[in-house]
Amino acid sequence: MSTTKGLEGVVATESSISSIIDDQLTYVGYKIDDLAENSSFEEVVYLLWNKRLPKVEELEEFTKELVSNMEIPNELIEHFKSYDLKTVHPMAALRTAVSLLGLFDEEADVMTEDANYKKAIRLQAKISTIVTAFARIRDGKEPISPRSDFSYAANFLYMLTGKEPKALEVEAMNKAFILHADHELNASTFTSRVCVATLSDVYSGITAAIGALKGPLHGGANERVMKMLTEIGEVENAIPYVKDKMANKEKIMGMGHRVYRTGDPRAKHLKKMSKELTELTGQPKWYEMSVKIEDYIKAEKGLPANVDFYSASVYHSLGIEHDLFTPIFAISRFSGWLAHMLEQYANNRLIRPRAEYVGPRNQVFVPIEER
Ligand SMILES: CC(=O)SCCNC(=O)CCNC(=O)[C@H](O)C(C)(C)COP(=O)(O)OP(=O)(O)OC[C@H]1O[C@@H](n2cnc3c(N)ncnc32)[C@H](O)[C@@H]1OP(=O)(O)O
Ligand SMILES: O=C([O-])CC(=O)C(=O)O
Repeated sequence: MSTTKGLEGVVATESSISSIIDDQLTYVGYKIDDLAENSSFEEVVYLLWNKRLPKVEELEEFTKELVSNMEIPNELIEHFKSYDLKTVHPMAALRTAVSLLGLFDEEADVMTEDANYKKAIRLQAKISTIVTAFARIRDGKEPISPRSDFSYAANFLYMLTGKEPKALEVEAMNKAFILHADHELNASTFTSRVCVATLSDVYSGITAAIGALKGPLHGGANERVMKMLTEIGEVENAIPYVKDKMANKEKIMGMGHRVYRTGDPRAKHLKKMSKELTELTGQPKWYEMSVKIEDYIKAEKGLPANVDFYSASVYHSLGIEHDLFTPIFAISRFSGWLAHMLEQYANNRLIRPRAEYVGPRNQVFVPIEER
């Protein structure tokens, strides 16, 4: 048997949801650039789950379905109010809340294609409400109900802040959601597929995936990018800071990628938004120091900025608390996880690889009192 550390380069499944070929990302064959510039998050979710773009009436119907399923059970709100939210990381709270949500879904274990699709709608609808309810309750405020006349992105910002969001803010959020929606067989998506390949339910798959996304080598990097920028403080400190980290063999968050070599095609969109939003908010330094770091790491290590790098200064400019950055990633990636779980159910086989045993052999058991 031969092993590949971290399964690098191993092709573990077939999929027709998203592809990364020659550093280009597509969703169901549509270029990410076209979708980011011209589409809505709702349309992209439809695309990922149905593997085709919707017609006008289909998108209207789908959008209505999403909004009408956004309310969350009161028990979940009471659950958030029952402990000190300031002492927990939002991703941990989210992991538990989504698992709890499954207990209120009578169809959680109904495995028909139709039931799973309906659960996907319910989960995608409610995740944005869960994250915003958590954030508001943590700040001592009451959760806000979604508005049926708002898009998914607008509702997220509205439920978070209680204010009607500006067009530019909605555009940025919509684009960020589209860009994070799916990414082939990344660690959290693989986790979700492994989970439901045992024919477990989608709530289990999503809960497992949230756990995988939380880590700093994956979705957890975006929050840490902002921590790094905050520590750097001013543009002139950026290079000395990064040099120091590199000298200590520490990784620079938001840089590098397992698959991309020349660059992450999502990063340029977030970079553009970061420039616009940081200028608009009178804080161009976050963008400027990010560019310095990106250029330095590219020149020194040949590593590209990934999707987490510029999303940090985008979300910061939208006034979002830093520890909500990864939950925002999760809101978007729910759509990809759900698409992959639906695909897995449709053509399932248990995922069970092998491990090469490298431990001791032929040991003689010694009773405990003689050791
Ligand atoms: C949405 C996402 O999940 S995108 C990824 C988000 N994660 C991050 O931004 C965390 C920072 N980046 C990383 O840790 C890595 O680049 C990963 C985990 C994303 C992918 O890396 P892998 O393919 O596993 O590469 P690995 O970690 O083995 O690194 C290979 C080499 O590049 C270096 N390297 C990789 N990323 C970085 C980085 N961000 N900063 C500095 N050096 C890095 C490693 O130190 C290693 O160098 P060496 O060969 O001299 O020892
Ligand atoms: O694909 C990966 O390994 C990580 C990533 O960029 C993502 O999940 O968006």
